[in-house]
Amino acid sequence: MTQEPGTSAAVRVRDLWKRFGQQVAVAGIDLELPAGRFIGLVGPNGAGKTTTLSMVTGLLRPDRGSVEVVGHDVWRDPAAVKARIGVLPEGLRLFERLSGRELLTYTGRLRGLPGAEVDRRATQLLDVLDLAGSQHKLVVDYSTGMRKKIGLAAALLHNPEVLFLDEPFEGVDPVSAQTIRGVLERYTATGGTVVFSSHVMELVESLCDWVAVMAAGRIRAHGPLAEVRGQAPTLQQAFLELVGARDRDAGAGLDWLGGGAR
Ligand SMILES: Nc1ncnc2c1ncn2[C@@H]1O[C@H](COP(=O)(O)OP(=O)(O)OP(=O)(O)O)[C@@H](O)[C@H]1O
Repeated sequence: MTQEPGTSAAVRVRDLWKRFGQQVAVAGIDLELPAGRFIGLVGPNGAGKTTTLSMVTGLLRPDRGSVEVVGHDVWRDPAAVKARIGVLPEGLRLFERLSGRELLTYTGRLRGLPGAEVDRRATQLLDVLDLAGSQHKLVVDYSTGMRKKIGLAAALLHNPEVLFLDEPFEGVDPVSAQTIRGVLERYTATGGTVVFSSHVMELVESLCDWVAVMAAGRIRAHGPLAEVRGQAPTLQQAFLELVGARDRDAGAGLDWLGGGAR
């Protein structure tokens, strides 16, 4: 993990499609995500972010198209890809009856790491993520923020080359968000690539140096943050212009709504 940021692709997606019945969730995506960057995949609810990330990480088979992660085809060589990536999926399912520490031990052994190394890494991750005090608590008793943090620890344990995070800050309080952010910044500073999805533009703008904007199953813009933002004052403004929603009046039609008359 020593290459210069942006010199090679961490992810290459070509002509990716996914349909659920009549609903086209992903409508022909071509995308190259540079290595060593903090990358945000942004878009409104239903844009196709989760479906795209699921296909990129080998969790959902595309109808058409190909995905390469660090040079390996996700669907032809899934084991090579899964060894090199960490994933924090949406609706994270964890082994609820294990403690946080046991979950990391189990994950580390599944990843083929020696026991002593798993212990060493788990202790450090629990400490940095502020989970040391709850490491012997069962995961079922963890809060939303704690679940995200233990999920992140499990995704990082084998030191992946690329980390995929679906809405990692959703439902997380500001203190835990800051902790997660610190760990991710450290990971990218040492050459790791983070790809995370979010519909919170301010968050993406403050964290990412590279963004892909998605709407209605398509990529509307992608590139370095400053390039995608262009002349707009914020990414939010640029995004609204890109998806053509800037002049929509959200209150129109709600003539009965107001705190006064019933
Ligand atoms: N398993 C499924 N079955 C049917 N439709 C689905 C399924 N998964 C996703 N969809 C549909 O595909 C579209 C894209 O959904 P997706 O979850 O990928 O969007 P998203 O950008 O992640 O949205 P959000 O920000 O709300 O999580 C939506 O219209 C959704 O209803």
